[in-house]
Amino acid sequence: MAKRTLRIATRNSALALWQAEHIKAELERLHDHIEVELLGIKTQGDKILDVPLAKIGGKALFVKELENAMLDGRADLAVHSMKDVPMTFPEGLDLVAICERGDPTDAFISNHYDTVDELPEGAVLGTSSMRREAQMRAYRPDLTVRTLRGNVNTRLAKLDAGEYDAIVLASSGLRRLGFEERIRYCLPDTICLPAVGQGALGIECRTEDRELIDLLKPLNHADSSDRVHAERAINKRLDGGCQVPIAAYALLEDDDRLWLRGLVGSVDGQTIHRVEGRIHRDNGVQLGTELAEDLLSMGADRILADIYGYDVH
Ligand SMILES: NCc1[nH]cc(CCC(=O)O)c1CC(=O)O
Repeated sequence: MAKRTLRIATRNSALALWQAEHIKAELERLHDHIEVELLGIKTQGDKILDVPLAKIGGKALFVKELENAMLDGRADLAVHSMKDVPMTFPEGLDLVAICERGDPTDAFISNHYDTVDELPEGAVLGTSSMRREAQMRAYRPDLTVRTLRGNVNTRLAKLDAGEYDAIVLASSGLRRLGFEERIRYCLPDTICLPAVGQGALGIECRTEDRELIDLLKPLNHADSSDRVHAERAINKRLDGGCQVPIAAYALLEDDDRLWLRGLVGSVDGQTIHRVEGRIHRDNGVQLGTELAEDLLSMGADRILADIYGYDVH
């Protein structure tokens, strides 16, 4: 086969670069005839660091400029943290592989306390995620939650500067960047159910690029893909496009059964609507959609309408 150079569009954050380098190495290991280059792109989301994400248009801000680079041919593919991938794709682009999932949990990080339970009354917890805030406040209503933005390094530096007693970050991001030793413990999913797709990488490319789609096929991990697609069905039905207090987590069990749990919480932690169900792994998307309907009829519709400023039908 003719030698082909592939370009990965990537943000310039340490985590995005690690992820792009990881997929570059995988692709070059799998295919002798290809060479992979990275194209660094500064997105709107990287430029505006002082405002909570939800206020400036959510995670789509990080993805749009990468998508434009693929659409106009400057790049061939983009590597995403699945939890940042919007539910819909522009005409001409699609998600073509979900790679083997890493640690899906949220990590508790603190310089003084080993667990959430050890935090003193009224302790200050840093997170800008509505999903983490809702669940942590439901578990510990006395905590004070303060905004925490920036990339992983910045967030750890803010903890070290004494602005917070503890912070919560994705375990996988910390592991990828070599900060594993900062993790005091991984929060159990009974306290903090992960975000849709957390810990998994996904690859997006042009739908017309059949040759590339074939090259990417071996990177798709069937178990991870079935789990993440079921989780995404919940988010999709709930219109969870940008930052939302929605969690969904799927596990595979014996006999190809998929166990899916989901929740929607009010950011103050006063209300958490929880659902779960089991189905054959081939039908995870159907289950996700049904569980999302259940959430809406339990009252999640009101919580989401308050956040979105419109009703989910
Ligand atoms: N929200 C940003 C983001 N997007 C993906 C990860 C970590 C990697 C992953 O979840 O796959 C993080 C950092 C975090 O939430 O702490």
